[in-house]
Amino acid sequence: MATSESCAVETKTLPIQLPLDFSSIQSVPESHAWPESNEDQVENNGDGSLVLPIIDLNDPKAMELIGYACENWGAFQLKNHGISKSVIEELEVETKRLFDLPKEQKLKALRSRDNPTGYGTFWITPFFQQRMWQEGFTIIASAVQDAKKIWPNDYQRFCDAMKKFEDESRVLIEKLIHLSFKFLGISEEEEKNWVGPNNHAGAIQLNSYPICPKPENAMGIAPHTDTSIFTLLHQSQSSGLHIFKDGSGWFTVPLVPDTIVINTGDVLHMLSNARFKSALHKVSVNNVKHRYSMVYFYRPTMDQVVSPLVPKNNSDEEPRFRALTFKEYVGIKDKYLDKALSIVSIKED
Ligand SMILES: C=C1C[C@]23C[C@@]1(O)CC[C@H]2[C@@]12CCC[C@@](C)(C(=O)O1)[C@H]2[C@@H]3C(=O)O
Ligand SMILES: O=C(O)CCC(=O)C(=O)O
Ligand SMILES: [Fe+2]
Repeated sequence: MATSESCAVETKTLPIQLPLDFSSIQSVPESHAWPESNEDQVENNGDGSLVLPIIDLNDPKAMELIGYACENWGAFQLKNHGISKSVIEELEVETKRLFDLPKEQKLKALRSRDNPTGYGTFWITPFFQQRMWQEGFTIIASAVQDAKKIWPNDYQRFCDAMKKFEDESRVLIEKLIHLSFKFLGISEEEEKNWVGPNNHAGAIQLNSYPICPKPENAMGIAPHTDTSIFTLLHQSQSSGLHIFKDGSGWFTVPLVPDTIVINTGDVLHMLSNARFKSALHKVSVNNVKHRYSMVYFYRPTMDQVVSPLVPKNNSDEEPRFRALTFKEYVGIKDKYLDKALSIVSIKED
């Protein structure tokens, strides 16, 4: 996260913070002002010479295209991904229904330090001095408990929409794991340890980025990498996601109909022995259209041991990360955020 806008502090010392009441806000308060946030927001893809890959999952070369995108970008947009239009539509309706509620109703499901699910600001918020122009809702395992707090008599349709999104996302991500592991030369025997009901934990993150009166001074979400194996993302109503490409800079991910965005996370970076990037990404906001995003994280279970899988097939290559449980890695990320990957890397003499 070595960008000028990054201002991560080392430990999470601040108390839990509430999202702003965006319904009444007329200007960007001091607490949410990022003076230099958009200075390096160069549209590198402006001349069309280099763009984030758009891959068709039905392409006979899908495996190579996905492998190439993961190596060079840590992200791509995917067509013919198999997530039904009706599932995306319901997901959008329910996400908007949630965020359109009055603040007091959303606060009934407020997250806490001990309970990471429900309504609130991003988990990474305390690492930054400035606040982000966002409100979110996190679902782990089931939405029922939190949705019931918000809609005691009308939570089922929200939960059904989330469940369908999770089910279809999981199927897609397991296909992507299959293709990317094959690309890396990881055996099907090994692949079995990373897919299936007992070998993963899913999480959904719904994000709302309200219209901002001075977007050039605000930040939707600060640059970060996800902790996942793969992350699947649908951006709704407006673009705003930017991916950092080493040596080139920030690229805007355009809204392309019928595609979803896939990015690789820290765990796949470690499993691939750093062959695949863990995509650094951020979100900008705008003064025209309220933006939403719906995100599914495919992660290992807490007791799974994460270590590079590639050297097992290639004795010339040294492992670049030490083996550790996912729980230990989450603990390190929780404390050191963007430094977590370098903390678990094996330093060369
Ligand atoms: C399952 C999870 C991944 C996540 C932390 C969390 O427990 C719930 C929210 C996720 C999210 C979404 C926004 C970016 C991110 C870094 C954050 O602050 O919260 C991710 C976390 C992650 O990938 O580690
Ligand atoms: O809203 C987006 O496009 C990205 C959100 C994100 O990075 C996340 O939830 O991890
Ligand atoms: Fe993210």
